[in-house]
Amino acid sequence: MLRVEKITYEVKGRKLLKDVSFQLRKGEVLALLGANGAGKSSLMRLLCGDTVPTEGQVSLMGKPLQQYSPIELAKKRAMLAQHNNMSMAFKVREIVQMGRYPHYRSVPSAHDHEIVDEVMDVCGISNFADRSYLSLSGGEQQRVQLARVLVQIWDNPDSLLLLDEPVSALDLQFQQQVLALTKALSRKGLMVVVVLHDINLAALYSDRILMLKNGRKWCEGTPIEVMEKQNIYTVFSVQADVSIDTKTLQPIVKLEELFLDADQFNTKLPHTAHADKLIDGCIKDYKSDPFYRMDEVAVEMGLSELQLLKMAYPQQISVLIPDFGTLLTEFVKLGAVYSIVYNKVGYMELKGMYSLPIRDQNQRTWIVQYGAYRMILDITKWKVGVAVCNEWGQSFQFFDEKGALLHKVALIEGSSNRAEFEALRTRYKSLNQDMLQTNTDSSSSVSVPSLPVYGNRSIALSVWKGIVAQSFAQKTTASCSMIHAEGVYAYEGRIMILVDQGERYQIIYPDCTITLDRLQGVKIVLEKNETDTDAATFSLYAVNDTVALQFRVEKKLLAHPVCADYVLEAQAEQIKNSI
Ligand SMILES: Nc1ncnc2c1ncn2[C@@H]1O[C@H](COP(=O)(O)OP(=O)(O)OP(=O)(O)O)[C@@H](O)[C@H]1O
Repeated sequence: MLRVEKITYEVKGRKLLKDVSFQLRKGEVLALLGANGAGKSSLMRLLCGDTVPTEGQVSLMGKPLQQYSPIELAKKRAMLAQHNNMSMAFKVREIVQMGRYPHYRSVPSAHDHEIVDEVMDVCGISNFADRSYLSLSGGEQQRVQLARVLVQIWDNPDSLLLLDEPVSALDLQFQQQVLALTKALSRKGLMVVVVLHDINLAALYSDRILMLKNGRKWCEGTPIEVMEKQNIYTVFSVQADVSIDTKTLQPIVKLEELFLDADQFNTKLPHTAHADKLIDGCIKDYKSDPFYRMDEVAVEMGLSELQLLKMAYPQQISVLIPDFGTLLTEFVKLGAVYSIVYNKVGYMELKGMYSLPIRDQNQRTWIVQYGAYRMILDITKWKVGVAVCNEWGQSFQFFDEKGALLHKVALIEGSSNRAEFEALRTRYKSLNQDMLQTNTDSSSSVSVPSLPVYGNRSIALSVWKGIVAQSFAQKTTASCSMIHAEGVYAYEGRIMILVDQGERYQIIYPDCTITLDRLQGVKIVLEKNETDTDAATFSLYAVNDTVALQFRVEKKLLAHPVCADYVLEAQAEQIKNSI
């Protein structure tokens, strides 16, 4: 065991490390994370015994490092330093062999040669064993240095392996290879401490993570315990989103893009209007990236979605006369079309034909039925309607008084009646094309009182995904309702395909695709439905506590052992949260 007790390390009156304690057991990998200058390399040198703490103690296998003789220590611990400068033209094999020096007096044994060969092979450097080290690329040199360190403790299962940024120069394949190798060695008994800057690699390959901030231990625990937005912000001063990979159940950190305006720090380059550049950039991204959401770009730019559409496609949109009730009855002529609704967690695309709409009993909403799905539309909320013909195709789009998109009807190449679209576009084109002045505050939403949620959103999300997956696997009927400011889109059927890309989750029915690409921060509630004894409802709440999607499954599905486990887990979370 490695035991670090209250170590402080001071250089020229400055404390580089302050009161750091932790332990490492045999078979464990500990990743050391922290900003530049946090003290990681200083700590590694203390763990290695190269430097001695000003206060506190480091002991290995119950014995303080200072009590080991240099040769004894060299057989028990090996360290790959962050920088390994070498100016002499040694051959690769000679350098690797240096790692065995503590094990022989003048001539290496057959056993030493065997280890050198084996490690060079594992590190992928056998091919250039006889080349000069100085002729190697940065990544190749780093692997040679790693091999030198590994041969030192290769045959000692009680040893400590210290790696300070071992993958900083490696390509993706070798980053994986080297970290997988160290993890595999730890499973044979070695203790490994590894300094990494890639937090996602740390999550994948370490058992525990210790984060340092300004020479102090900020936090320590399993990846899932410590990799939280708050810790990452405190330690690295960056905004990041943390989600849980549903396959590995390990956290994944996604950084938010940092935008810098060159006008703010470089006066030597000619000045360009920052706002114009930003808008141009956003519009370009929006036009080229199918996953870019118009509402998000609009918020970024302080515009409404309608204003953004007008700026992006000034020539390609025409404002419609606001007789939307009549226009809705005409959509039946368009043939098969996509009907698309967006909300805060994703969007739903239904493929079908609009029926002639009927009014509900209280005359407030229109119900449009087609096959298995039903749209309940409150078209009194449609304030501005436009016809759009751009590179994405042809569509009718309807916006609320704040310029937020409520409803979109898009033509399907080859299936929709394009001539009828053109006819409607011309017939309903307004004489006044200046109706696009809308309020930019597009925060319209359906608010509901806050409900109990699971303590851990990531667990709730994986429970919910598990149940959706079971519904798919068991081929049971599941209904999905997308709730939006405009009304409700409901679809019922059997899931045909599930696409789980973590952040982006798609439930694909025969005529309907629900894409959830804004799952960050959603709350998930399992609701008891007193009136419906056959079904259970899972509600997804967007971050602003508005219900965004409801997923109903047959109760018999929940009795399936896998789902029952999920539900128990979910309820346990809920109880934990309410205590
Ligand atoms: N011998 C020294 N004398 C004075 N200051 C030192 C000495 N060694 C390190 N420092 C300072 O101590 C701090 C911690 O350095 P250290 O190399 O441990 O950081 P680190 O966390 O490994 O950083 P990086 O991620 O940049 O490698 C830094 O501010 C560094 O400048």
